[in-house]
Amino acid sequence: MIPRVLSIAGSASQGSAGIQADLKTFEEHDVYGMSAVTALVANNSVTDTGVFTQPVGSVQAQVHASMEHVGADAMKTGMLFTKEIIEATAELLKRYGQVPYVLDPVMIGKMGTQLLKEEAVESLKEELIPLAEVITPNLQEAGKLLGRSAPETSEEMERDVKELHSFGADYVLLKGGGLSDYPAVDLLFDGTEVKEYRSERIDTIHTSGAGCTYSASIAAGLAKGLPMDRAVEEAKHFVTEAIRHALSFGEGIGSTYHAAERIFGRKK
Ligand SMILES: Nc1ncnc2c1ncn2[C@@H]1O[C@H](COP(=O)(O)OP(=O)(O)O)[C@@H](O)[C@H]1O
Ligand SMILES: Cc1ncc(COP(=O)(O)OP(=O)(O)O)c(N)n1
Repeated sequence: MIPRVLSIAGSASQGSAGIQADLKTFEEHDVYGMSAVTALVANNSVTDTGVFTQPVGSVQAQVHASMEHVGADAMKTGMLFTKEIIEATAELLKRYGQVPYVLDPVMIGKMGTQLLKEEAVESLKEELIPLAEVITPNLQEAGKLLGRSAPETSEEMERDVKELHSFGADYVLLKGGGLSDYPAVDLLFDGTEVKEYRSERIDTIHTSGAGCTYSASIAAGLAKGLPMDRAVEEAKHFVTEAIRHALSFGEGIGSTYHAAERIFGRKK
């Protein structure tokens, strides 16, 4: 049977991030994608013009509909926005989530829009992170979760990836995309060993959706039965090509190109 992945996340109307990035990425990995939309974000390459939250009952109904009729081999969460949606998601994961769960702790988009309410950060830490196979914070999100400023060096990244592991996820993948003076290096920690995933830094501002694309690719790999280190390795190639061939729509931050690896292949 084709592997199935459910994403519980926000819709990003521009098509680069959120549910749109997830479903495009799932399709590129030959897995069957399903969605439960938590909020609708009206956005373009310059600004987000509105955030419209779904009621908790809507999120629950969407998840029940997919899980009771299709089922899933992996799950992923992205923008959850409110404490109430986080609490409901934790219940849904306990009921249906006996499969790898990838938690992208989406907090603030590259346009500066709040995608997780301030008062919901503690619920994310206490109720969802312990259920996750892997969490995929960027630098700012790592700082926020740890209650201090974002890591600014590779040494601080290594310190933070280890501390984040104590929150209860099996793996922490700390993304170093924000360290612009370094190559694009991400650190995966399993509680014992820190593994590094490295690519060259591509000279572009068009990275909208990179984080969502990366975590969706990891979820697809896990749904196919890959072990974590291989799922991350494959996803790192996938997101690197998506950034290399990013689409500079509009006048601001353009979109990662989810089909890039299929169309252009991997740069040797
Ligand atoms: N300019 C870049 N060149 C190559 N890889 C990048 C670049 N910017 C980010 N990445 C990579 O893209 C992935 C997503 O990271 P990041 O942009 O930090 O996440 P987010 O979108 O959540 O802020 C990571 O693998 C990161 O290393
Ligand atoms: C609806 C929605 N969800 C998540 C994000 C964040 O996406 P991410 O890939 O982490 O980064 P940017 O898209 O902000 O570059 C989002 N923007 N919208």
